[in-house]
This record gives sequence, structure tokens and C-alpha cells, in this order.
Amino acid sequence: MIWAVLPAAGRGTRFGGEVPKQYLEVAGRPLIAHALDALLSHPRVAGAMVALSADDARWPGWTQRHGKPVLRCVGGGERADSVLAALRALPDDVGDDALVLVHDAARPNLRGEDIGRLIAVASAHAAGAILGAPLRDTLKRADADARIVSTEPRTYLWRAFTPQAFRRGALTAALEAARAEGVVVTDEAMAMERMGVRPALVEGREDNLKVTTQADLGLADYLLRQR
Ligand SMILES: Nc1ccn([C@@H]2O[C@H](COP(=O)(O)OP(=O)(O)OP(=O)(O)O)[C@@H](O)[C@H]2O)c(=O)n1
Ligand SMILES: C[C@](O)(CO)[C@H](O)COP(=O)(O)O
Repeated sequence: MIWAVLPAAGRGTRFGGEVPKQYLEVAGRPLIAHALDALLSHPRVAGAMVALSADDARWPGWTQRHGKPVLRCVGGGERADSVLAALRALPDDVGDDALVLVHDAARPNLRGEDIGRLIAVASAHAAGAILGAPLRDTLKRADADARIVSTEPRTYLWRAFTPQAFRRGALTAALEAARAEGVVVTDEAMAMERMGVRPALVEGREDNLKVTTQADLGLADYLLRQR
């Protein structure tokens, strides 16, 4: 049984504006709806747990989509806290060995074929797996004035996307360990790496973009209207 976990408790400070970006409409639906539908329309995904901010006044109250349960919980101050809260809130019949797909609500353009490939690799690797893409641009290190300091070697460097797929129990323990040591992890794989685990990288579509700033919204809208 595979469940999706969607951290959706962010404030969107880099995006700005009154409306939390996960509720901004693109191609006729809120970002979060696109992300939820991509996951729940996959036949291997049984349901979704969404982590919302305690004062979220915009959650539409969905309890199911695509005939599958959509549950909610209260997230936390950091993305990792929201993911941990969602893992803890999953139904009791989602065992410690169950695969969980953690996906940003701010990534609306997720494709089913990427989900399927990620599940196949994560199911075969005890260490789990994440979607990503190898860096294809030259990488520069900048100073505080945005002047080039150096060109960084990009061999074996990848951009990490989501979903990130791990077993519920192992990921919960890894996130708890990071929190106990005061380490803020920026993705689930970082928590697993800290436990000595080496998750697999699965090359996914580069258009699995995260809407972070206003410039991303127009591209997301364009991409979603092409589907
Ligand atoms: N405390 C937090 C912070 C982020 N997120 C979620 O994690 C995803 C990726 O985070 P990001 O793009 O950084 O969203 P925000 O934190 O809202 O953006 P910002 O950092 O600009 O405030 C988003 O779906 C966001 O809602 C979350 O659930 N809980
Ligand atoms: C999880 C993530 O999307 C992988 O690239 C990224 O780390 C989220 O970063 P954010 O600053 O919380 O958006």
C-alpha cells in the first residue's frame, strides 16, 4: 500500500502576496489540486495525507479525490516538520514498511510515468529513491555581489525533485533524528543520507518545476495547459 504525503503548510514568502501559493490557480485548478491529482490518479497510490498550516483558511475540505482518501493534519514551522507530522498522522494500517511518496504541493506538473518509474526503483531499493535530473548548465559560485568566484565541477551533480520515496518507518526515524540534533533538512533524502543511507536517483522530467517565485507561475500555467 503506497501513500502520498504532501507538505502544504508553507507561507510562500519568496512568492509573496496574500494567497499561499499552493492555492493559486493555474490551468483552472489550485497548484495543490494538480499535485494531489497527479499522485491519486496513479493506480499504485492508495491515498494522500496533506500537511496544512494551523491557520489555513483556504483548504477546500476535500476528503477524497479519484475515489481515494485525502486526509489532513497540521504541519510545522519547517517543511521537514510538516512531513514528519504527516508521516505520524498516516492511518495505522499504513505499516512501517509501507512506501510513502513525499511530494511538494508546489510542484503541480508531476507526470504519471515519473511516478511509476520512481515506485519501481524505490520498491527495489531498501534505501529508497528520489526524482531528480543531472545538472546540465555550467555551475558558478558567486560572491555577495553576484560576481563569479569560480566554476564548480558539475560531474555527478543532480537537482533533487519530488516525489521522494521512502519506507514510512525509516523516514520517520530519520526525520526525528535530524530534528533531535537541530538539523533542518531541506529534503527527505538528506535525512536518510544522515543515517548512512544512499537513496537512488531516478531521472525525471525537467518540467517537474517547483513554483517558488512569481516567475515560476507563468511557466507552470503554460506547461499544465499543454497536457
Ligand atoms: N513549514 C513548511 C514549509 C514548506 N512546506 C511546503 O513544502 C513545499 C516546498 O516548500 P517551498 O517551496 O519552500 O514553500 P514555502 O515554504 O511556502 O516557500 P517559502 O520558502 O518561499 O516561504 C511547499 O509545498 C510548502 O507548502 C510545508 O509544508 N511546511
Ligand atoms: C524538497 C525540494 O523540493 C527538493 O528540491 C526542495 O528542497 C524544497 O526546498 P524549499 O526551499 O522547501 O522549497
